[in-house]
Amino acid sequence: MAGFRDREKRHFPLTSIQAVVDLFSDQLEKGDDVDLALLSIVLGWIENTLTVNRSLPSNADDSKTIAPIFPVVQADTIEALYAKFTALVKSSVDLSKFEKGYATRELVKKVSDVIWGSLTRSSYKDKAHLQSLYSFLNGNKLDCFGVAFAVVAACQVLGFQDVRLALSEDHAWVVFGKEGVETAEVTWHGKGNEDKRGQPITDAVADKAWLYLNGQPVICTRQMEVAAIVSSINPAITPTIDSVEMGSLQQELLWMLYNKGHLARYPMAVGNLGDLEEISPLPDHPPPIKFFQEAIDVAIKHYNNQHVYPYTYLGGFLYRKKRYKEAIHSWAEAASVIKGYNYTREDEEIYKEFLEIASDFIPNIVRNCTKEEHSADLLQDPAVYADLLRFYDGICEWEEGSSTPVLHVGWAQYFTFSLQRFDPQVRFLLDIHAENDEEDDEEEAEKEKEDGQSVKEVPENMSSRRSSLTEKEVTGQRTRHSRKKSQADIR
Ligand SMILES: FC(F)c1nnc(N2CCN(c3ncnc4sc(CC(F)(F)F)cc34)CC2)s1
Repeated sequence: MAGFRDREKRHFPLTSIQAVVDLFSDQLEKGDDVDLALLSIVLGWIENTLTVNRSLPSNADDSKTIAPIFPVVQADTIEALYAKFTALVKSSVDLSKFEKGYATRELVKKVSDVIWGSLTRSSYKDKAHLQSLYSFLNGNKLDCFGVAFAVVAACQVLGFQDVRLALSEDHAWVVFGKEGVETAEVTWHGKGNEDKRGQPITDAVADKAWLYLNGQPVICTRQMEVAAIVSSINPAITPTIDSVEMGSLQQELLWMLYNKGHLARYPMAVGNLGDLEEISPLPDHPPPIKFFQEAIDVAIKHYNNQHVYPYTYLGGFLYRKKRYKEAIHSWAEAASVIKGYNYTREDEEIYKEFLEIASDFIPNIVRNCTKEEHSADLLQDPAVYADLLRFYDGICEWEEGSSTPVLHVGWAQYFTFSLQRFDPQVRFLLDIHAENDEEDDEEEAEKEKEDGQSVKEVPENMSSRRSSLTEKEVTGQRTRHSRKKSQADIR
């Protein structure tokens, strides 16, 4: 059962990273009864202590690094916050109005309203460290992930074990009901979009929509909900300085969850662990690339290969390691996933991902590859040229059939800049294929004429849209600051 009882209390005071890992490990053994509110409050309190308003100690002698400090977590601090959360939830929802057993849409909406109604009005949405129940209880602030998680934790407090967190690569909602197939929006998404709280995510909404992963979101078990709050840890003290203690806590917790098999259907969490292993490899741990490849395997095996981030995690890693040919191959794979989607205005995050690859990473590669031994012949390699064409073609296909244009003239400049750098010999190989194809086409045209079939029409909307972007829009998109690939993404 839930609650701050002896089983929980005996871990306190928490005086080290290992003590926190032990608390989480013991909680995970409770199965569905793992106490989401308790764990989120503990993580939020530690993160707040280690990253928010952490003025460097006056005695900090910059010739030595500051000795790591782990803040002691006292039982009564956590217990008071926990009691505040359970009291708020239980006093705001009159359970007599709801059937015992499975949650209903009305119940889920009511709980979402209680969380929503407690938030401050001030616009803070894209700040850091607003993902935990500590932030909710101590500052009445939550980001969009935090609201969805708080709804699930509140439903657990009310005894509705069927309400579970559903996660895409840039949004969160809940599933509930006897079969766990009912869905409901419980939070907002992005900027300037009306929230759709209480509404179901229908097939019409989810089909070919990246925001809902085309019906292939991560549906969390209780243990995966713990993995989600661990993934949402943000060790950043400033945009350029991370708390070493917070980063190691996140890495140890993810590693423990990984070893218990709780990341087996959670590609992004596996990718997060890969990132942390790259930053500080732990002894006897596999190399980072293994995690990125595993995330791809999980997405292929369990999510019909509809997730993009596993390929951009791997591409980013290979790029940092100057394994440029393999990086371009991963990005071509990412584009092959996104081409099956229709672009909408709510897909900003993945748009920025592809724009950074096309405008920054690939141009840097074609400029500098000759200086790297792995990639000295990159510009003579037809396989790389083919991957590059596949990358650009995937983005073009992504735009086709979409309500909103993806490409602007800047993209064409990035494409041509990169393609022109390749050796004519490589491009000549394409001519050979083209000639062969041409002969085939001529035969086909002859056949069509006999059959009287019409020739394929170019969709009219393709031409008109391109000119619609003003110079401002083009330069606006081009000056986007590259997003720091921190945990802020999940925030
Ligand atoms: F493109 C790769 F290089 C990436 N590097 N970091 C990436 N992040 C960092 C972590 N991250 C995540 N990691 C675990 N779980 C989740 S659930 C979610 C969507 C939302 F926040 F719930 F709305 C995001 C996310 C978002 C994607 S992708």
